[in-house]
Amino acid sequence: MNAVVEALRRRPDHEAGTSAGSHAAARARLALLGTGTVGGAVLARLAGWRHSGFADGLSLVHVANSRYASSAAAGIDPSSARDLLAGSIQPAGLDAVPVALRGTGHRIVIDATASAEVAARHAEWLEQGIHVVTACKLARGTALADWQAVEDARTRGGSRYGDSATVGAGLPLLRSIRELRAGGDRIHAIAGVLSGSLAWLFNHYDGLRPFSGFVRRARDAGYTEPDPREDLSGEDVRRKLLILARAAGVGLEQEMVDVDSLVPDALAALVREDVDAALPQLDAPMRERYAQAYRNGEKLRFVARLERMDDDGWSAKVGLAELPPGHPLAGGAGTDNRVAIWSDRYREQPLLIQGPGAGAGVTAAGLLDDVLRIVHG
Ligand SMILES: NC(=O)C1=CN([C@@H]2O[C@H](COP(=O)(O)OP(=O)(O)OC[C@H]3O[C@@H](n4cnc5c(N)ncnc54)[C@H](O)[C@@H]3O)[C@@H](O)[C@H]2O)C=CC1
Ligand SMILES: N[C@@H](CC=O)C(=O)O
Repeated sequence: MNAVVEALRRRPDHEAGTSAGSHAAARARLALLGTGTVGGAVLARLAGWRHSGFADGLSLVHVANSRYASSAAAGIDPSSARDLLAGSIQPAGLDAVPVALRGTGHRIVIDATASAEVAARHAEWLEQGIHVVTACKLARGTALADWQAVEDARTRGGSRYGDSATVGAGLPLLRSIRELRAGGDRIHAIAGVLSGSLAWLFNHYDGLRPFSGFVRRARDAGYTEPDPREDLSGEDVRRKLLILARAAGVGLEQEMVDVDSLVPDALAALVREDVDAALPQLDAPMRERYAQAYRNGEKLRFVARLERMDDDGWSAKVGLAELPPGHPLAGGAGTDNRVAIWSDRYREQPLLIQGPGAGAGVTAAGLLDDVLRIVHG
């Protein structure tokens, strides 16, 4: 643990975007894992780049969903990749990924899944010199030992880890924290709305119509996690806060974040197939929370806070807050994330970053920005 904290203190991250690639001229081979909401938008963006020059030097050689895969050394047309998968009989084994990427030049895995099994392979691929670009938070936003394994593997493999899409769906949050640290600042606190789906929910919920209906709309719009309880329980926000904290040099364990879940125990206990029908369990408690805030003239916002304490320890909390309408975190619209960062240079007035924090398009753009940073240095 001490070695981990020491490593966090010692070096501002040098992730995708801050070191030049040595194979910039060679063809970069991409493997895309996940073709759902985010992965589908990655394919659409790649397809849209065909005549723009952005895709020059990139070749999609492997694509997979949870069931099937398709590999082609000569390249896969992104616009027909989903059809190709629909007709594929190649099972989606992860051992096939490095094989499909074999050759000289950059090898890049894009993880657009929510799969723990895929996240558990990140370190192994990085160690082999394969770059990983991910929207999935499970490798860096869970146990500190897993975060450390990714750090060690990319150091040993000389590879890079693109994680812009894991917090703020590509907003320049992690990048700003790393640049502040690289410029000699210490981070003192971070507070913000880190969930796009919960932002959308509390920007739309009116206390009159059932909260469960809004949850279904957020899910259908592609803002929630595949299982919306991940968002409503605060788990997804906990992961984002851990990723931000670790980028800020603070080696928090999961248990050190105090999380106030919105999910009643009975809903939490259900198997995933039964969740949709049980969502109305949220309605009465949320109506009550809303009515109380309304009576006080306040707004409900799901807020994450990380603060350095007087004894140099850290306090980390995630949960629903009642905020006055003029509060800096009460603003924004749609899926906006709104994050304040206090550092040595931003001691009195924090740096504020705001923008859409969920959705297929912005997330896919964040992933492909990281790919281009790796390829072009
Ligand atoms: N939806 C959003 O706005 C954002 C999502 N993310 C993250 O993006 C990831 C994907 O989210 P969605 O696209 O919404 O989920 P989704 O459920 O729509 O898609 C997940 C995809 O992963 C595939 N998959 C699952 N296990 C796999 C395996 N072992 N190998 C290959 N493919 C596998 C599934 O078949 C599916 O195609 C999640 O980790 C989420 O946290 C991050 C930022 C924003
Ligand atoms: N479910 C997440 C999507 C992005 O990570 C959210 O609501 O923010």
